[in-house]
Amino acid sequence: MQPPVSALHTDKYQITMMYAHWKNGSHLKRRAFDLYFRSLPFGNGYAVFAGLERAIQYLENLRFTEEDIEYIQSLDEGYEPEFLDLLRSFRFTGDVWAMPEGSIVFPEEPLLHIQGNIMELHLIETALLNFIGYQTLVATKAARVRHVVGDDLLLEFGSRRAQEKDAAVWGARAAYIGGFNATSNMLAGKLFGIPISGTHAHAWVQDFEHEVDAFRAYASAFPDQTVLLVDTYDTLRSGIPHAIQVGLEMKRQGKTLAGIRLDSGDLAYLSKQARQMLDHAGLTDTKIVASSDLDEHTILHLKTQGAKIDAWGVGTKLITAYDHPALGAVYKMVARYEENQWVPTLKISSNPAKITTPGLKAVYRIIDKKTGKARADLITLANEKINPKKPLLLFHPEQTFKKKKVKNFTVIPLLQPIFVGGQRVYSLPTLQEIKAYHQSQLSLFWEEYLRILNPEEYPVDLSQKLWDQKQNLIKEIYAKIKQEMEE
Ligand SMILES: Nc1ncnc2c1ncn2[C@@H]1O[C@H](COP(=O)(O)OP(=O)(O)OP(=O)(O)O)[C@@H](O)[C@H]1O
Ligand SMILES: O=P(O)(O)OC[C@H]1O[C@H](OP(=O)(O)OP(=O)(O)O)[C@H](O)[C@@H]1O
Ligand SMILES: O=C(O)c1cccnc1
Repeated sequence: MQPPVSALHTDKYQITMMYAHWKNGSHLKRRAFDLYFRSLPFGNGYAVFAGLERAIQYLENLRFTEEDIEYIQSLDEGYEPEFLDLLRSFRFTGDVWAMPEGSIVFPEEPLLHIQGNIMELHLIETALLNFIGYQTLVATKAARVRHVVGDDLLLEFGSRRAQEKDAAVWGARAAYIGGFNATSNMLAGKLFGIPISGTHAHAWVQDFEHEVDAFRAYASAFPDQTVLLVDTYDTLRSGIPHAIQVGLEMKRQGKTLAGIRLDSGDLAYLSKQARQMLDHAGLTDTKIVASSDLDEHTILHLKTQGAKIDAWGVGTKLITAYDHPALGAVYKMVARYEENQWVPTLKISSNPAKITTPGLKAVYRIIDKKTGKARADLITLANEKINPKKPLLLFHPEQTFKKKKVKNFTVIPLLQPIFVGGQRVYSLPTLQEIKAYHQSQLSLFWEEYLRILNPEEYPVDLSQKLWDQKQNLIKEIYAKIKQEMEE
């Protein structure tokens, strides 16, 4: 368990809106929000949802401390004492539905749906987007790396380059969900039970007069898990020969040199040479680890060049989501509770892709019974039933002439209840279960959606009823604007 996240981990405007609602007497009005993203990162065909556990911990422990209240008071913005008292007793009281962590998810579908009073719904926006946006990015990047390495060992080495501590620790967890085998971050190991792994640094070698003495000393400290970094001086002429010398000494003592690590130069050429030299010396069980600014693209190239690399250490480009540093997730109001019923609300934008989909919704994955593969995701009204015995007509929500009829299918509801009335009703899966769930979900998708370059676009469609509701609301809003202009 991490220390609780401060209630002040939010944007100022959330607090000012809370206050303004309170002043207006509207702070307890019930509203509903969806959290989703609009486009996929890294040109990938899907994203891996992560960050839910962090979000749950945050919501469960959300409190304003006395120091938080003093700080708000010190701003001298005229917050009345009764409002500060309200903050003193603040607890999250809402209802939350979410996709399970490790889910394969797509743009426009609600990852979280939250109902509660407007005051609490404003407060939590910033933190939820912060946690889920980042962790989903890293889990997705990790899944891309996993996709290109097959069954090779993947080690997360990013802590030193992460955007501060939380990113290192939660990024290590997200990478593990997305397919990494281990992390070098001790704290992530302790907090989440992720296997930890590591070699040694150049400084270890530099600290000795002779490279071979450094290797020997390290091997004697860790005879069962020695991985020697061979590029401090000259990989082929010094590092590998010295590692072999120590590996053979270990062999005579009944031990095995576990591996060598290459951290610079032409990793394809050097790994092929290293493999030959190790094999020639009889060290066939010694593995080759590579690191050095790796990502899915470099790794794929190294593989096509026939690199003899068994394990990959990936740091900077994974933990910083280097080529797509923000998911751009959004949190939008979709309904207001008025006179005992939910009224769908909409945000219009000049960019049609940014018009929100109004109302309370459910998300289903449509699985073809014959192939066992996913055909599409379908967003429906919350209370709409899909009859799997009847053919289902799916259509593209913008290019509506693109249609297909699906028969012989099953539907999987994707959103699970997490909180009811502020109480958690969801038991947190273990990290191993989340990782295994992610793996199992991949097998529901055709390879065309999973490849890392120019994947096919997976259909996320709206049901006819939801589509109609959205169009009608757009028309209504424009009619109202026109009428108001004319008045
Ligand atoms: N055979 C290869 N094909 C494609 N890319 C490679 C190959 N070998 C290494 N790379 C990548 O090329 C880049 C090499 O970077 P660069 O030349 O800056 O550093 P380096 O060789 O690691 O040396 P140093 O770390 O000492 O600067 C790294 O991103 C590495 O992953
Ligand atoms: O390259 P990354 O994917 O970020 O992986 C982590 C890097 O961190 C370490 O290097 P170090 O901090 O010693 O610096 P370096 O980059 O100069 O090797 C390690 O030797 C890797 O090169
Ligand atoms: O254990 C390693 O080899 C390691 C750990 C962090 C960063 N670079 C390398």
